[in-house]
Amino acid sequence: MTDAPVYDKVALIGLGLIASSMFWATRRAGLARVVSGYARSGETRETARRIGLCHEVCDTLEEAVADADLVVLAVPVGVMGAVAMAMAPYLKPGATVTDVGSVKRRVIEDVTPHIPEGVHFVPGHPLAGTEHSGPESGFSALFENRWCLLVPPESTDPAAVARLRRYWEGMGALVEEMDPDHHDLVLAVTSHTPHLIAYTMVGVADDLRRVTDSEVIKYSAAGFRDFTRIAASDPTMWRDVFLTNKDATLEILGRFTEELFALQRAIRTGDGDALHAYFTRTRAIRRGIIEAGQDTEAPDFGRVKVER
Ligand SMILES: NC(=O)c1ccc[n+]([C@@H]2O[C@H](COP(=O)([O-])OP(=O)(O)OC[C@H]3O[C@@H](n4cnc5c(N)ncnc54)[C@H](O)[C@@H]3O)[C@@H](O)[C@H]2O)c1
Ligand SMILES: O=C(O)C(=O)C[C@]1(C(=O)O)C=C[C@@H](O)C=C1
Repeated sequence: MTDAPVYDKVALIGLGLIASSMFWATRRAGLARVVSGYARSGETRETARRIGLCHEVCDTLEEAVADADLVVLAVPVGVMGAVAMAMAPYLKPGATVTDVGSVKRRVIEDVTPHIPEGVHFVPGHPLAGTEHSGPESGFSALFENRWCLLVPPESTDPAAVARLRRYWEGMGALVEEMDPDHHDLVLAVTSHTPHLIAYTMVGVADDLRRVTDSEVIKYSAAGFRDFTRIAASDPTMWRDVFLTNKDATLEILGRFTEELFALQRAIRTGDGDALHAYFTRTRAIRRGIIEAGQDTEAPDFGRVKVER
């Protein structure tokens, strides 16, 4: 428990992985007196009630956001604008609206026009997730030691940003502010393109499976299994990510394809030196990350000799 709640009432809109994790983390740390929740589908609301997700599960957006000091949009990026428009008339003056979408420029463009005068909009993005989705997939430790990027426009009230920062820190996250375009480019490199590569690789293996029976899956090594985990991520969420972060993803994909062609050529021409030099460079990058202590998830294998 923290000393005092950061917000009196928090409203979570869209009760999936991120919102449900936020509820459990908020409750664990006592960051809000009451958390309301709204989901579009009756089935999701029913599940939420059954598992005790949120202090109150509301059947309408109006009820959920009424009197809320913080409203969190935790729906797929493609519907953020429509949801913001629908809830706008019911927002409390002085409230803060935030979102957790994986793409920032487009969310800002879609949501900002619907934010009433006197309500603060502080877009955000926790860099934490799993391949699971829905109200039963959340857990309170999801954000611990993970970055949460806030991308407030310059004119945003600093007090609203500072309060949201305290909220995320209360859930265990490390918070940093970033420009939205920079955010979208960085995430295209670190998250969006890697997901596309995983989807593609699993698709290729699936095609092959028809040829080799079930061998591809049966003998899959750890690296490929990680690909299948990532490729199991929610199709709606990821469709929206690629449609709304189009330019940055295409830019990174273009560079990726160029490098892939260079490696393909090295393999075809038997250029072992080129392959070795490339892999030496990438290994040094990984080791640099570990030595700088920047990989919060990695075990100490890189730095410490493991006892057998
Ligand atoms: N999954 C991750 O790894 C991850 C990580 C960080 C941020 N995000 C972002 O968080 C947001 C939510 O992702 P999630 O993983 O919690 O998804 P999820 O699929 O688990 O949950 C999304 C919820 O939104 C609901 N929803 C969809 N359309 C709606 C609408 N029009 N009105 C109301 N509710 C609607 C769905 O029914 C579902 O309950 C997305 O914008 C995503 O980009 C996801
Ligand atoms: O760990 C995973 O499964 C994730 O894909 C999480 C992940 C990521 O790419 O790191 C996915 C999307 C987000 O917007 C943030 C985090």
